[in-house]
Amino acid sequence: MGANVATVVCPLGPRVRSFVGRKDSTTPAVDGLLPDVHADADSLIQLFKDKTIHEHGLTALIGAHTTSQQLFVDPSRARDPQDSTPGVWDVLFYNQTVSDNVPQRVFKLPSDVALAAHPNIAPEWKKFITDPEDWNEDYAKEYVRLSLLGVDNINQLTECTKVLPPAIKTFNSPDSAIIKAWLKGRYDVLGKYLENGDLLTGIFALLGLSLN
Ligand code: HEM
Ligand SMILES: [Ca+2]
Repeated sequence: MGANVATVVCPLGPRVRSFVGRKDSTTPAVDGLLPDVHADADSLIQLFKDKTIHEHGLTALIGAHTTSQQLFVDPSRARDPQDSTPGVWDVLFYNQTVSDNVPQRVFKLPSDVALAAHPNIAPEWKKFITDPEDWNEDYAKEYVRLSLLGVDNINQLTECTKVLPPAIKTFNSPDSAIIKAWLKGRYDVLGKYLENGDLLTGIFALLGLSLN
């Protein structure tokens, strides 16, 4: 539910059908189960297929990296984003992952690059670049599947989609000039504020910085 609220309050993010009542475990998951960022596309595809998520669904889900800012793949570039707009749920991630011309700070995950080039993924990937509505719809459908994997008490869940906040369907960033400068590699300190969703124009002034 928390993830679905976060998705819909992200500008341009979809409303995802949300079910509550899953029995959570008090035992933490064992380490090492997350997909490997250096794995080849075939093994990543198989990993998701084994969990009923096929190429089309994986292509849609991986678009969540439109909002991510890596920390651990290259710690020397902590908080570098996977597209130029980590605060916005747009299709720029699909475009920039396959583009040779991206701002310095955009950090392409090797797994995303590998998946985008896979013959069973590439056509879908290209379609999402030009069709944000199609992507949002496919993402929302596939996320329901992802979110219910391994849930034993599936028939005891309650649908709570209607309590989600409304979707934000248009967005103009008041911070775009500052973000543009940050993407060129300047103002390292701003990465963490961007990650927090802070208004950078205000932070910028508070830190005594100026655009020049
Ligand atoms: C092939 C499968 C995937 C791989 C290899 C992968 C890899 C990664 C990596 C390496 C990071 C950055 C971690 C760090 O250094 O901080 C990341 C972040 C993230 N990924 Fe994925 N990912 C995959 C699939 C997904 C899927 C299916 C979703 C959601 C539907 C997703 C959502 C996210 C989000 C939201 C973040 C940001 C997390 C944060 O900032 O705390 N990823 N992913
Ligand atoms: Ca984005």
